[in-house]
Amino acid sequence: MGPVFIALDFAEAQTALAFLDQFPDSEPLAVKVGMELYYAAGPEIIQELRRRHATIFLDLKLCDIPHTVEQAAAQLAAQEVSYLTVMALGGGTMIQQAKQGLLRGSQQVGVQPAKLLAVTQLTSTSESQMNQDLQIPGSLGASVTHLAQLAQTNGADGVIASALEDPQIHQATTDEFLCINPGIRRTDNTNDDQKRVVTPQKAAALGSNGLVVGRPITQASDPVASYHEFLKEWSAQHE
Ligand SMILES: O=c1ccn([C@@H]2O[C@H](COP(=O)(O)O)[C@@H](O)[C@H]2O)c(=O)[nH]1
Repeated sequence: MGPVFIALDFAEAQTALAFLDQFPDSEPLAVKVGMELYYAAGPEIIQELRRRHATIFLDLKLCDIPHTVEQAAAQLAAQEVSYLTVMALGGGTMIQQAKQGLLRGSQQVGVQPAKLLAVTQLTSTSESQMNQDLQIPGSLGASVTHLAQLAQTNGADGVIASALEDPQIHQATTDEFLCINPGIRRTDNTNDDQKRVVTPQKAAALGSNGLVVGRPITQASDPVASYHEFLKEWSAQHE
């Protein structure tokens, strides 16, 4: 069964760590650090999360010219995270160089390289937005599948997509290629700005390799209980 990453979308390290303090030390946590927390707290937050033995997903969605992304990935490799994201829309060469940077940087400091995940179409994007705003014609599913194949061909270990697209991604890629899914909501949660939303149980049935959940846990009145509800629904399908 894959991880349920808690998206630590907080404005300060102190708030993120106080949030984590609510969980028992014995609970193995997988956490996602995104732009908000990383830009506020810097690499020190990663060190602190490693000290707490969390599995760390650094979601910086790198997207720039291939050389810049390669150099950035080489720098980030030293932080010894388990997963790192790039935007698939940056193109095949950029993904390939991100992977090279990760491998080079990891080798230089003697750590295990992070798995490289390519974000396909953001889960906050609908098909009509993709067609109109991004001027990408056709179905959203076809675009996601194309980007997943592009990502795999160029060395990514998996993609970020809505779980709705997992069956077609798995069909178009090899068995070990990962589908990690944000846009996860239980039936009583609000969707917020997410458009392609799936419950934990349905995500598992669709072949998800891991979930990302933020606000339904971080903004819940009882975050620990909310996290356990997500875990329960996610694991029920795996039994
Ligand atoms: O397509 C994507 C890519 C990344 N995300 C990130 O996941 C979390 C989801 O948070 P919620 O509060 O559960 O909506 C957030 O950090 C996003 O940056 C995504 O939602 N969709």
